[in-house]
Parts: sequence; C-alpha cells; structure tokens
Amino acid sequence: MSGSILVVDDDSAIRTVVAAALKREGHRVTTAASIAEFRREFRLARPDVLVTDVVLPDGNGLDLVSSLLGEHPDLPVIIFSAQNTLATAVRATEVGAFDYLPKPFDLDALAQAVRGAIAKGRRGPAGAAEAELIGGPSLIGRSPAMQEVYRVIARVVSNDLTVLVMGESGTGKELVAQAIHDMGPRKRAPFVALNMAAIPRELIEAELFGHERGAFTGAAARVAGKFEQAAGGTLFLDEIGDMPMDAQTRLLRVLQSGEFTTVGGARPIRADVRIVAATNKELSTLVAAGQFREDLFYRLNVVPIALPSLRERRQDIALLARHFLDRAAEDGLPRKQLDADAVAVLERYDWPGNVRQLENLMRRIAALSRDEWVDAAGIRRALGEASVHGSAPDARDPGIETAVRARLDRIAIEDPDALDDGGLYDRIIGEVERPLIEAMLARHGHNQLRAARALGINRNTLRKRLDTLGIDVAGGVNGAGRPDGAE
Ligand SMILES: Nc1ncnc2c1ncn2[C@@H]1O[C@H](COP(=O)(O)OP(=O)(O)OP(=O)(O)O)[C@@H](O)[C@H]1O
Repeated sequence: MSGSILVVDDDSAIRTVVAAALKREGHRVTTAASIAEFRREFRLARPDVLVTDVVLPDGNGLDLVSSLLGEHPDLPVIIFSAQNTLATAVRATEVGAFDYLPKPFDLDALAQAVRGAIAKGRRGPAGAAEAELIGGPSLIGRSPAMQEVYRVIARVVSNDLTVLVMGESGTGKELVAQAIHDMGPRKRAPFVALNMAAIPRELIEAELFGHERGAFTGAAARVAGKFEQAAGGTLFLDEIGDMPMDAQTRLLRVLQSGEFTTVGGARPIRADVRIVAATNKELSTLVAAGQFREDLFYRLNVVPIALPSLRERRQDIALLARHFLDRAAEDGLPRKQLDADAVAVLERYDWPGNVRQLENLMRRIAALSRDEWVDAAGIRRALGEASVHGSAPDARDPGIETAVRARLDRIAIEDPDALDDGGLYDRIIGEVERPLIEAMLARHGHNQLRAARALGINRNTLRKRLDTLGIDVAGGVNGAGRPDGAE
C-alpha cells in the first residue's frame, strides 16, 4: 500500500536517504528542512503520513506534532530522534505519534512503520492536551537494547496493563516500574513496592492484603495491606518468583476478580492498582518445575519487558558511570572524572552485579580516590578492593587465590616444565572445575539438569565438560536412570 509521505529533517543527508528508501517502497515523498518549510509543504502535499525529527532549526518537532494533531487528529505521525531518552519516547507517544524511532534507525524499520501507519491510520492516545514533559526517575542508556525498553514503556504508561519486568539483579527493574508509574496517569497516587524474597513467607498475604484486628496471634489492630496503600497508584511486586503457592493462588483470584479481602476480613475491597511485577528468575522454568502457577504467569506476563544485563549494553557503561559520578558530586562527594583508559576498563568488565554494581563502584571511587582524574589503575584497584571486601556480587574468595598460588608453587617444584608448556590454563581450570562440578552433582542428587542450572551453564555444556574431564557419572543416578534430568 503506497501513500504520500512528508519527511521533515534539517539534515539533508537524512532527507535524501529516507526519501530514496520510501520512494523505493512506492510512496510519493516530499521533504522539508524546517517547521516553516513543513507548513508550506503540508498545505500543498496533504500527506497521508508525516515523518519528522524532533530538533529542528526553528522549533521542536514534538510541539509541532502536538499542535498539528489538534487540527488533524487522524494524521499518522512517525517521530525519529537522536535524543534517545525515555522522556522523548514517552513524549512522542503522549503527543499522539503513531510510532517513534530512535536514531540511528534502520531503513527497513522506517519502511515498516510507514506501512503500518498507512494501513492502520492513526492509533496513538487521543488528544494532544497532555503534552507535558515529565521528569521522573531517569533511566540512563542509549543502547539499542534500552531503546527497545523505552519503546515498550512508552506504550504502557497511559494504560493499566500488567507489566512483567525480567532481568538479572541490579539491571534496573524497580527503576523501570517507577518510571512507568511516574509517567502515567497514576503518578499522583502512591508507588508501593513489596519484595517477596525479603519478607517471611507466612506474612506475605497479610502484607499484600492487610489484616483485621485479631485475624491471627499478634494482630492487635487492623492493618492496611499493600493493595490498600497503593490504591489509585502502582503496586510493584518484586521477586515474584519467590511468592509462595498459597499467596499466588490468592493473587490470581484478585487479578481475576479485581477485588480482595483482608486476612480475617469478609468484605471485598476493589483493587484499584496497576501491577508491575519483576523477577530475576526464569518464571517459565519455575512453571515447568511446578513452583509457579502457569495461569498467574500468563496474567502477569501481559506486557513483558526484558531488561538486558549491563554486559549486553556495554555502550551505556560510560554514560552510566559519568551519571553516577555526577550524582555523587551532587550528594556532596568530590567531583571525579574518568580518563579514556578508565572508561575502557569499565567497558571491558563483565558487571555480574549490573548497574547497581557500577553505581556502587562509582560512589566508592568518588569517596575514596585521591585525584580528580581516575585512570585505568584506579578502576582496577577499586574493582579489586570491592571484590576482596565482598561488597560486589563477584567477590573473590581470597582462599581461592591462595590455593591457586600454592598449586602453582607446587607445580614449579614437582613439574617445572609444565609452567612453560602451554597447558597450564586448562590444567588449573580443570583442577578447579572438577571439584566444582562434582560438588554440584552431589548437591543435586546427580541430576545433571539441575546441576547445570545451578552452575548457570547449559546441560550440553555440562555433558561435554563431564566427558572432557573424564568425570564418571555412570555410577550416579543420572548416568543410567535420568538422562533427561527428569525430577
Ligand atoms: N538505566 C539506569 N539508569 C540509571 N540508574 C539505573 C539504571 N538501571 C539501574 N539503575 C540504578 O541501579 C540500582 C539498581 O537498580 P534497581 O534496584 O532498579 O535494580 P533491580 O533490577 O530492581 O535489582 P534487584 O533485582 O536486585 O531488585 C538503582 O540504584 C538504580 O537507580
């Protein structure tokens, strides 16, 4: 389906490339380099779709779209921008854009967006009235992976769909939940969080739904639960995978009926909350293992947001690191700067504790490093200290270091040639790996699937390592009896 498209961008190279790509798709294309040119072209061309940049020489594309859609509410608009922030993505949705493409975008994505715009007509939230740039917690990051996250957030802020945020610990799951709350219509009501892993299991239901006076021993007064505290706002259920089965059943009932009762209470109360749940565990695995209700999983997983680990968005590391140093300075700590080598070390590191670990490290550096400029050695030192002090999830056990050194000393005495023959790495790693794998197999009843899961490796990888290391599994239950790790 072809149509007439008006492309507004002050960069002539982008105008040319975009126009050529859209013409190849069979569309008629006109271009404009400014808002003034746009006004002229718009009257003449009467386009089916408008594609516009945000920063234009004589004004802001978002304001333009906002006022334009007041007059032409059915015009589908695609906004592209190099201002790849969550605020831009959300504002684009708020002003009623049909789609938002962060720059650099690929031409296929644009062509597809244009096809969608022509086929479906304008569909964004009605009205341009609420076009207000909202602050809120800043999610930092311009990587493609985070752009995708922003796009999903932008689509859900104005509705009440249940969102499930998945990601490793420290990737910013709570910050995403907070951003969804702060940017949506519930922002003036409370954002209430409950971490399922942090409260005793037997108290979870009372925490969620509240309890009446005398509902159980020690319940001296009526206490409102999180559902009541969050009324009108957002309830963030963290570590949902740790929710006990009974509580899961009750939560499911509440999600289905839209009502809950307090523990010991009889009168149903309307549940007026938007639910955002988060997990760092693979919920589908828990479902398969019978530890999480499948029906609840589907109820929660209406809009999934997969937050990438920090090592999957390394190009955000420098930006985040500088942001955390700025924040530390705002909090009164000395201002520090990172030199290029320092940034390179940060970008190469694997960040098992993700953004939280980077944030802690930057605060540590702000507080402890002596010079204003931090170099590579400064970062390595801080990383080393953090792990020895156990404040990072990658804390190295100094005992292992001592053991490895002692082993090398021994090899130097018993088999000095081995130190130079090139097989040392495999030999030492094999020596560490063997007891690790054997211990995990024993711990998990020789069930390979569970042992592999606990080690965080693929089952086939474990099998290969068992072969390579010559670990005998035939005697184990798994070797003969449970080839698939069935439980
Ligand atoms: N994209 C980001 N921009 C700025 N700060 C971030 C970002 N992501 C995470 N942070 C910061 O990192 C810290 C950890 O984030 P958060 O608590 O949201 O992670 P989480 O995934 O919920 O962790 P957990 O699973 O351990 O609860 C917070 O201080 C948060 O402000």
